[in-house]
Amino acid sequence: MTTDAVIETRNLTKVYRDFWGRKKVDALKSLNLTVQRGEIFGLLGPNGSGKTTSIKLLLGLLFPSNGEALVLGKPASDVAKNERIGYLPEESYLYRFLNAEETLDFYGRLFDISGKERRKRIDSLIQQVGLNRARKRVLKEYSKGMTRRIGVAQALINDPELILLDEPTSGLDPLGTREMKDLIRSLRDEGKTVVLCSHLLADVQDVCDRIAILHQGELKELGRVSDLLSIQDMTEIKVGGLSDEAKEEIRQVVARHNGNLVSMGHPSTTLEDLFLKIIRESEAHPGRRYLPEREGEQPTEPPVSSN
Ligand SMILES: Nc1ncnc2c1ncn2[C@@H]1O[C@H](COP(=O)(O)OP(=O)(O)OP(=O)(O)O)[C@@H](O)[C@H]1O
Repeated sequence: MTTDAVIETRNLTKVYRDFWGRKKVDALKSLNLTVQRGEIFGLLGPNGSGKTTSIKLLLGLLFPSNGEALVLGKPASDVAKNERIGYLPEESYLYRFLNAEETLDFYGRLFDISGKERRKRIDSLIQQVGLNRARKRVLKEYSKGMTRRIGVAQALINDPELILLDEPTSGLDPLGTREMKDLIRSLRDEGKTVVLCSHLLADVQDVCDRIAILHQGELKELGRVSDLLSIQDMTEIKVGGLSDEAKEEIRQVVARHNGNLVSMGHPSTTLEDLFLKIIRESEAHPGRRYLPEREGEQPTEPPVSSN
């Protein structure tokens, strides 16, 4: 295992077989990849491409048909290493009649964390995942997004070095998604390693340092997000305050150098940023509203009542 590798797989392969030992599915074919300490690594791929199978192999919940995986310097089959790992499964199976505090206390006890330390961690995790107002409510009353949050808190109760998150943002609204992404980044800033699977590509793009793309059990792409997304033969220039004459001059310069002016206009923000801005403004100025006939203009303040 290389010095700072937290996960290293060599020809990791999984074939699911039926009761008679006949091959049913080649779920993972000779996967070779390394995840370094302190990075956020995204495992992407369409449904059935082998993401969950990979995670279960890393946790030692499945045995490989071939190849091997080292996790935190130990063979994946050594389940004792799982004490240093946090895992958020695609669907959390939590006790519906416990509240948030009781749930985290239950899992804290499983890890033999002392009472004092448990209380400290529970308090800080509940704050971190934004469940403070719902800490005494039983989980059966939780929305999908709230259930996801308590699932993440549960995955972090043992203060893990490596965190495996299967669809961490599914079911979260844009505010919750932003908070979850901030939380994932803060885990990396604390030196932890995060591996996440997600279908929500915008979230992955935002938060991951490197990604692997699987398809039908095969690794199809691997690299830094910034490298994979950069378009090498395009040049982007963003300039503020240009006059129409200056823009025209730029067009002429591009033409003189046989360049192909693909677009020149106003860059756009992301839908996520726009959405968050509107919600924050609405919280700051309750009552302001958008009038459809004034499309493109600023929202108006409500009329001031005279009585
Ligand atoms: N217990 C099992 N028995 C037989 N086949 C299985 C089993 N679990 C998964 N598979 C098959 O293995 C392949 C990979 O499944 P896996 O759950 O790893 O995919 P995934 O990428 O996580 O998909 P999704 O995005 O839908 O969660 C699929 O064809 C799936 O049907």
